[in-house]
Amino acid sequence: MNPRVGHGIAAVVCLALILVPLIDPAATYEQTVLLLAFLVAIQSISWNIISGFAGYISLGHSVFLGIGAYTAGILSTRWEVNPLVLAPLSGVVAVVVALLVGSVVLRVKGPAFVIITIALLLLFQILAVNLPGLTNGSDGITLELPFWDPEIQNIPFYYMFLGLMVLAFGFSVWIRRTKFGTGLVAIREDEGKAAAIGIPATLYKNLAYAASSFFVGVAGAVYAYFLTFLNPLGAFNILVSVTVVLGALAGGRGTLWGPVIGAFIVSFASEAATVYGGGSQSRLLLFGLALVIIVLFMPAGLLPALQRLLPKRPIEYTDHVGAMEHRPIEVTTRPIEDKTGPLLEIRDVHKAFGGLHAVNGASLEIPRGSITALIGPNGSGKTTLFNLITGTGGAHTGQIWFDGSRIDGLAPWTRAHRGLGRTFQVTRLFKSMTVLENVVSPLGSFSPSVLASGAVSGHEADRARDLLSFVGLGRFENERAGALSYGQQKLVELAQVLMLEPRLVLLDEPAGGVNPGLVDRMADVIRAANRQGITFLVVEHNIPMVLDLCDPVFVLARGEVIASGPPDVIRNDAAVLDAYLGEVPT
Ligand SMILES: Nc1ncnc2c1ncn2[C@@H]1O[C@H](COP(=O)(O)OP(=O)(O)OP(=O)(O)O)[C@@H](O)[C@H]1O
Repeated sequence: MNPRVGHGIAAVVCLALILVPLIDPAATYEQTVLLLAFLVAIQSISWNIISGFAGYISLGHSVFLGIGAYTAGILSTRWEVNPLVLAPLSGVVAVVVALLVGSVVLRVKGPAFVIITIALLLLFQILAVNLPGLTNGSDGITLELPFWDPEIQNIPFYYMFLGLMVLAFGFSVWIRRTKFGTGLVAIREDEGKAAAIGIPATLYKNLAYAASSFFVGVAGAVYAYFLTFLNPLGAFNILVSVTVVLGALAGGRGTLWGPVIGAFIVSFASEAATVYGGGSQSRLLLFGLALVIIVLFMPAGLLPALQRLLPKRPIEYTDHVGAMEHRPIEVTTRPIEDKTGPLLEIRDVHKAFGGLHAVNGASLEIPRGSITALIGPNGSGKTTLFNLITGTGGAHTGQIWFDGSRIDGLAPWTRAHRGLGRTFQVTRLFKSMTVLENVVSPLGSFSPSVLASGAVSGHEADRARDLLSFVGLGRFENERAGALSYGQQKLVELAQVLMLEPRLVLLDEPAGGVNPGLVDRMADVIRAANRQGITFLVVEHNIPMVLDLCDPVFVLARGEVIASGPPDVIRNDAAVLDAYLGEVPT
């Protein structure tokens, strides 16, 4: 849909929602149904930041509603202040709890994270029951009545929840448009890859969890005042969490509008089930059925399902790549280094998987400014060594030095910030992003200001376009990366890694599965980037290409370097021939 049409519809709906209480101020029931839908929407929108954008599904997210509610409840009775005054503080307390808890629970993902978030909700419920000195235990806390005329009881709450919903939505839209938002989507799609292109995944996830808690905490304070009574079972209620998740899933997890639309659908359906379906127990049945239907028939949610029905611009499926542009394109802005000595040193590195020694005492040095090859039979440990160099391969022994500093032990994104880039054997582009978004997503360095900067804007977008032209794919910038051919994706991944301003690029089988025309293009691109000062380490099975492109060549067999030297020497090395023929070198 045209974004302008979408914004127009949103403005009309918003205006209608503002007018509802003015048209019939006495319609208390309708106002209550709507304000509770706003409350679910605030939570679904917030949940979407950690679970939709970043892909970490929190099934106990209403814990922050309870934390916000209890913060306001406890402090308003002690300090004798209105709970509304404490609402921002409730949001801050939710953020602090999210940061503390997140630093532990975000170390796991998938089902383990889901279970921990449910446990968290139950943990806070138990705490609320068992800390009677603070929370008044199971008896709960009674708050003061609203200070305004009981005649208009719901109307101020209605506008407060509506306002909070609009603010939470604006916040989520803003996040999605920043580099932080793109980084979260990258983490959702492929966390390992995101880390390898310099996105500090741990920080991003923690910030996303904190960001997803703020408005829920604020809403909790307002909700406590609305209810004027709090108890552990009500405040930390798993059913509220399920409603929130169901809303976002139904509407479209990861989209901007999906959680809002879904929250309204689920809230109204829940109310209808309660009124017409024989009481609140029928809600459980309805939620269970809805969850099954969504998972089976609309896993991406309503909005993405509707979007798929809209007519689409045909995608040009072709393996053709444009000519590399003749205008000089600056692949790197780093000056050519005049230092001497190896850029990368691997010293006696060992990595075992159980009893299998995938890398078995490998040592090698990559000269600055070279295009070095690392070849070897299948299973000889080349990719494993790449993983160890870039920090995604887990624990190992031995040392890895980059530009005179030891880097083993550093996080993958820190290594990327130092100038270490890599591509993968099977391309790992973020397939739901456009080609241009993919190329701008790497972070060559990190500072807090990066978080708020626009995802695809300014100088960076220009540079990304230049790099796409450099690999001959400029005209595909607005296509979804997943729609390109495999060989084209390999070239996009190369443009993406060049965006890091790397000093050393590790290429894992750049010619694997690529047609011969593209192989030549790949070699041209590597040579051109190398002339501008970028060092390459290439793993490749296309031996003619390697021997033509690289010098020196290292040969790995059974995790050890069995030969190294210029291509002509390697070509005639008996041990290398033996290794490739499958015999044990003597
Ligand atoms: N995560 C893992 N768990 C267990 N074994 C692994 C793992 N990763 C790699 N291996 C094993 O380690 C050995 C080296 O694998 P690696 O992928 O590094 O080889 P390679 O030289 O890159 O092979 P290819 O040329 O086929 O890509 C293989 O025997 C492989 O099965």
